[in-house]
Amino acid sequence: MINSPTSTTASNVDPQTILHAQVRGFYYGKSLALRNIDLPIYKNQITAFIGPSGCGKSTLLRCFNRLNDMIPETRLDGQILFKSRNVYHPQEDALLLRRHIGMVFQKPNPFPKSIYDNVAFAPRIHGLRGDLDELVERSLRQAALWDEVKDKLKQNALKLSGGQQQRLCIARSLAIQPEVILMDEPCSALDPITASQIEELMKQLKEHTTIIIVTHNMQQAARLSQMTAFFNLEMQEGSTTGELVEYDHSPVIFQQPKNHVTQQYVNGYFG
Ligand SMILES: Nc1ncnc2c1ncn2[C@@H]1O[C@H](COP(=O)(O)OP(=O)(O)OP(=O)(O)O)[C@@H](O)[C@H]1O
Repeated sequence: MINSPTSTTASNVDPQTILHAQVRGFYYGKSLALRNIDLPIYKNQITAFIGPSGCGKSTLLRCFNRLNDMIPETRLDGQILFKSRNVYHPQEDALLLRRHIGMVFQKPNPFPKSIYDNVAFAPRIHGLRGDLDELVERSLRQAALWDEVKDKLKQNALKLSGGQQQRLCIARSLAIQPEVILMDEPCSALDPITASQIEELMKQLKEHTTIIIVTHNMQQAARLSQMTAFFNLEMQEGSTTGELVEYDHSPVIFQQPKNHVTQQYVNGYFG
């Protein structure tokens, strides 16, 4: 465990820790984007990451399934444990890891293929056996999209509305039955009605999936999540670095945070 004065690990939880970020530093080139993070993520809960722009929420999110590997000259000093295994160990397979830890982005990014082929894409790549039709239907049902698309599965996914595309992307990530889904502002490009559909969906998914969501919407974080991590920017040798300020049950963070900066942020008095 990293002994960090700025990290506050939640107490009074019956934790089944599925992921654990133990990050001394995360670098883009020479620039230190994150430091001193000690953050366990609990199974079958929704954990929200909140904090001002640039404090490293998305960076940390991308550490969990090593998506930062795609960005040149990035470096993690520390470890990310997934079910007690360090996913950054040189012998760990990042592609296999992403089968267990999926990702949904802010902007829906369906492939320019049919609805069916979007959902079937990852199972085919991973050589999953079984009835593909049944898997596609189940994934689309779980993503609350089946009824709207069941008669046009061969239609190009790019013809769907933004909200439908986002649910398709969720169905696509569900098709390989990930244990964790990372969501980077999944509702911010959607209208309020569609956003609330996605929120409902997340509540259902939590029954069998662990979700981490980055959001700038405090009401959404408070409504949805069981745990919330608040990050902030600290000045460090003339540049800013993201740090974990407070991590606790969401009602504590939103109603009685221990740190006055958290209080200012969640109440909108933050400049
Ligand atoms: N691909 C990249 N290359 C270099 N620096 C990056 C890259 N992505 C992010 N950064 C830097 O890392 C820091 C953290 O960025 P990050 O996007 O993780 O923050 P964030 O809290 O998610 O911000 P936002 O809420 O605006 O999305 C910022 O200083 C940012 O400029």
